[in-house]
Amino acid sequence: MTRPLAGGVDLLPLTDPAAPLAWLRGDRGAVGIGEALRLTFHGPTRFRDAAEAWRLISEAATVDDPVHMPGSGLVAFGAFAFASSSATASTLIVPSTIVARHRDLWWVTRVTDLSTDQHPADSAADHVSAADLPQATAAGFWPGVAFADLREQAAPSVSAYLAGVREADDRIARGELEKIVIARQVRGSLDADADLRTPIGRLADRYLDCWTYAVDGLIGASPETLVRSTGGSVSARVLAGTRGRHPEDAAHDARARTDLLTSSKEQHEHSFAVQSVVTALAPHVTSLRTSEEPFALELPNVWHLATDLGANLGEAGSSLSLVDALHPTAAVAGTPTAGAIAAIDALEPFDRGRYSGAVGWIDQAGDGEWAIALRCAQLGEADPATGTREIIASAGGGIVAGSDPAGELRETVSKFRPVTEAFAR
Ligand SMILES: C=C(O[C@H]1C=CC=C(C(=O)O)[C@@H]1O)C(=O)O
Repeated sequence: MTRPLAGGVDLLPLTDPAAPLAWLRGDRGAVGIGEALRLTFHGPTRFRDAAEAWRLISEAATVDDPVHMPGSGLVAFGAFAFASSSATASTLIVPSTIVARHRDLWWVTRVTDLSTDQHPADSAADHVSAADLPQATAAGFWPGVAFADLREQAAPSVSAYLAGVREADDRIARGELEKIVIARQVRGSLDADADLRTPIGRLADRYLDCWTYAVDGLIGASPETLVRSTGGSVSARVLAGTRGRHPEDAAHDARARTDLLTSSKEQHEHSFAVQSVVTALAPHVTSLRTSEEPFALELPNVWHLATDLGANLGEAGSSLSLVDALHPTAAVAGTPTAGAIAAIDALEPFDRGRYSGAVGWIDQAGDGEWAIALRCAQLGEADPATGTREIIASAGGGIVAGSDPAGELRETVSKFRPVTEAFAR
C-alpha cells in the first residue's frame, strides 16, 4: 500500500544504521526499513532468474498505489555479482516499509503478506504523515575505517595488481584481446555498532552526480548508469577513460580535462565501452541515440569520458531483463567480452563479488534504475565474538594498448577516494 506523505522528511535517518537500504541522488531517492522478502540468485542465469521471479511476484501482488510514480508501489532493491562463477549471492530485497522522494513529492509504501498479516491500520487514509513513519534516529557511533594497502608499491595486493596489468598489456600486444579491465581490492575492518548512515550520507552529499546506494552491505556512489527504464523510456550513461582531479590547482585540473578529451588512447578505451552498450541494447529498444561526442564528466575525485544514451523500450521487457542483456559492459570487463571475462578470472587473484555487478531497484511495472556497482565497499558478516565486520573496497580500470601500469595504479587510488574518504573517521 502506497500513500503520499504529507510534508517532507529526511530519508537517511529512517533506515537501519546496521543494515541500511538506500538509493539516493540529489532530491530523489528511497530508503527501506525492515525486510518483507529476500530472494537470492547464483550463476550465469542470475539476472534472468531474478527478472522472472520478480515478474511472477509482481503479477501475484495486490498493489494499492494512488501515487503512480516510478518506484511507488511494490519495489525491490537489488545487488548482483559481477561473475557467473562468483560465490557471492545476488539478491533482491523487498523492504517492509519504503519511504521515497521525487523532488517535492514524498510517499510511503508498506508491504504486508495479506495471507498472514492484517491490512495496515491506515489503509483507508488518503495520505500518511511523518508521525506515522518508523522512528528516525540521530547519527550514532562512527569509528571510521582505515583501508590497508592503498598505495604501498611493496604490498602484496599492489604487486599482484601490477603483475595483472602487465600481463593484460602483453595479451593485448599479442592481439588476443583489445581491452581488459583489471581491478584490485583494499581491506579494512569496521567495529560493531557502527552507524553506516554516516558514510552513506557523506557519499550522497559529496557525489551529487552519482547514485549513492546501500544494499545488503554493498555501499558506494556510482557515476555509471547501466540502465534506467521508466514508462517506456530507456537511458544509460557509459563511462570509460579517466584522469585524477586537481581541485587545488585550477590550471593543472584544466590540463587533466583537456588531456582526457584529446587522448586517442582514452577515446579508444571509451569507444569499446560505448560499442558494447549499443550492441547489447539495440535488439531491445527503438530510436537508440547517443550524445555526439564523449564529454568530460566532472566528479570530485576524477574526470571521466562519458556518453549518454537514450532510447524507447521496444518490447515488454523489464529493467532487469535489460540488465541481463547489458552485463558486463566493456567498462568493467573488456573487449571481446568472453575473452575479457576469462582474462579477469585468470589475472585477478580474488572473486569480485558484487563490485562491477549491478545495483539498483525495480518496481511492479518492471521500471527501475540500475547502476554499475563502482566506487563501493562490501561489508562481510559480523564476527560472532567481537561483532567486527571485514570490509572490502574494489576499484579498477580499463587496460588497452599503451596503458602504463604505474598510471593505472594511480588511477585506482583516485577511484578509491569516494569510499576511503566516506569511511574515514
Ligand atoms: C572499473 C572502474 O571504472 C570504470 C568506469 C569508469 C572509468 C573506467 C576507466 O577509465 O578505466 C572504468 O571503465 C572502477 O571504478 O573500478
